[in-house]
Amino acid sequence: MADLLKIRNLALGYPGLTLFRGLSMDVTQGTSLAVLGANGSGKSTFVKMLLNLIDPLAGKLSWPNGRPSEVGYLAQLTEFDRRFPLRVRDLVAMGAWKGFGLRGHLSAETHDKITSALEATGVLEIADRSLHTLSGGQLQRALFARVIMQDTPLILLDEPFAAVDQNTEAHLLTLIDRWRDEGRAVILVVHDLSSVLDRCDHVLLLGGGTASFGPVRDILTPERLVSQKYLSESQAAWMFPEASREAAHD
Ligand SMILES: Nc1ncnc2c1ncn2[C@@H]1O[C@H](COP(=O)(O)OP(=O)(O)OP(=O)(O)O)[C@@H](O)[C@H]1O
Repeated sequence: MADLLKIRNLALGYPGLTLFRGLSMDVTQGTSLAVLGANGSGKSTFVKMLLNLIDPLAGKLSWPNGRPSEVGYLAQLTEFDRRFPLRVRDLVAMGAWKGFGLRGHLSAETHDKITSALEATGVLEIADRSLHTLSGGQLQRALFARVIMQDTPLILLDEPFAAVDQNTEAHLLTLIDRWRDEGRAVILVVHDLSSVLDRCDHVLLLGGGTASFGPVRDILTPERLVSQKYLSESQAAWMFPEASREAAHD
């Protein structure tokens, strides 16, 4: 699979605040990347850069196939105002603005795609409900359906499982697998050391003034999680008891 995005020698931050420097990594089609870090480590800043909302302090981003005209983006659920007077079906249709005709009409093909997206995310039966009547999990499913309609090569999900139950998480993870199989690149911001990380190909760990990128098992070592201020020494000893026993033997 080809590289969608190449990042070289990146420094990210704000005037007077460098979050990290020296990050080089590739985002490849058909892979998933988790972005993990403690509060304030720069996860949202990294997302904003990918959305072209802020510039890097230094370094270069290059898009070998051209910058996608649109990025499939799912903001944190808490940022979504569900009082907006919309039905589930309308929210999902908003992802298909490219399929709107000159007079704002949807083609029959786009209608079919909306139905498939509602079905794939498990919200077809509640397609005519207003957003304000939905649970957090139902709303997140509808927002995933909107991302399906956006049909983009790069998908950015900001803490997609923060407010959903285990069943919904398991269902939505199968959609992420599907996007990966379709050759899209999926980037997920995650807050916890959860099993979601096992489903990702790579992780970008931010914190302690550093950014580490690589395969999940290589990066998420107790030593690195401590040095990058994600865990304290005692949290790491509790979460990785075997590693701390081995260290005591050495
Ligand atoms: N516009 C801004 N100007 C200056 N500093 C900022 C700005 N936005 C964020 N910051 C600072 O940059 C740092 C990283 O913020 P960011 O929101 O990217 O972290 P995060 O990892 O997403 O945190 P959280 O997990 O709490 O959402 C923080 O110290 C924050 O205060």
